[in-house]
Amino acid sequence: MSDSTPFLQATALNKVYPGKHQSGVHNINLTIQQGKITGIIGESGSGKSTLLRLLFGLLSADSGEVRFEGERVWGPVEKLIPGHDAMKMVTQHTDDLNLFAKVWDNISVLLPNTDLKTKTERPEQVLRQLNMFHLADKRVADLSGGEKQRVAIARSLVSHPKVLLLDEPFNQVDTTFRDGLQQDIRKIVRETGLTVIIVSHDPAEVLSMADELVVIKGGEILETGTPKQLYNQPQNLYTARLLSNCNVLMREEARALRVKAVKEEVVIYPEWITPVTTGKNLDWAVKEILFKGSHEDVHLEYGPIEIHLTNHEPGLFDNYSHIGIVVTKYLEF
Ligand SMILES: Nc1ncnc2c1ncn2[C@@H]1O[C@H](COP(=O)(O)OP(=O)(O)OP(=O)(O)O)[C@@H](O)[C@H]1O
Repeated sequence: MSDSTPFLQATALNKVYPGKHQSGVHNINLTIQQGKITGIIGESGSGKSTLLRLLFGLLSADSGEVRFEGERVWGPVEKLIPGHDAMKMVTQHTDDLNLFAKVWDNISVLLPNTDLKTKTERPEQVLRQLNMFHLADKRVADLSGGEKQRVAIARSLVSHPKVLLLDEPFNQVDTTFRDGLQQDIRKIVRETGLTVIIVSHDPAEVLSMADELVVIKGGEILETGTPKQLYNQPQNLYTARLLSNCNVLMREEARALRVKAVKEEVVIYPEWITPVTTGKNLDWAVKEILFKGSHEDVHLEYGPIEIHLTNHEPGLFDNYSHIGIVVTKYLEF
């Protein structure tokens, strides 16, 4: 592979499932950067898993191609055993774990008996990387869902893959556990140069984890960028909606918030609206306050217009009171 060869690249990739017109993916052109975490996001049915499976060689494309380090990745139509040797995939299902064996054995079983040094050292290394060496002697059946998911990831990493593909891997895992696992994966990426591709429809997951995001809609790539770029300056309403539980108003409605937009639709993230409790123009009725610990999600009403904002000073005002608002930023589409 020369220096200019793309690491993992999809070119003009098409896949339509038999009998389904709009399904699958269409004309995907994508380059995955080595040593980075790429997040693929999109609404349900947008083609995220299909793309991941095509990149891995679990599916054969109708046309177009995937190349890994310059070599063609073949799908099941061309290759007897689907999947690529240098890649590993983890999904939310941890079915291939042996529940009645110890964590250690679930991992070491994947290493050849011909190299006993590696067989004894590598499982420990991987378990330590994932902060679970203390669980080595436990039976998998006795672990929590999140811990089982860690074992699945440890198994996928034991053979030093170059690419780790994660398909909604944290769905079954609670938030605290998820944050820890995300941090550990980021650390492994930094330390080992592993390339990770993660599919998700959870914005919190991809925004904090990915270096690069790919937004998919209806089987096509809509836009790409860093999480910060796509969050702050999305080129499409679809992207804004995916990444934020945002307020979407028509231009005329936005005037009630003193926003003078030119384009038809206006997007205002809840944190771009500041509540005001003194002065004139306390026009907005507080309909509901949802306490979120560090902040409140406040639902407001002004005539037929409903919005919600993030209040970082819980207790500043009560339900059914009237407040004013200041919009600090908005997007137009
Ligand atoms: N094996 C299959 N046979 C027929 N149609 C399929 C198959 N797998 C996926 N599809 C269809 O292809 C489209 C894309 O599906 P895909 O699973 O890739 O989307 P996704 O974005 O991963 O969705 P989700 O977030 O719900 O998992 C959908 O319309 C889906 O119904």
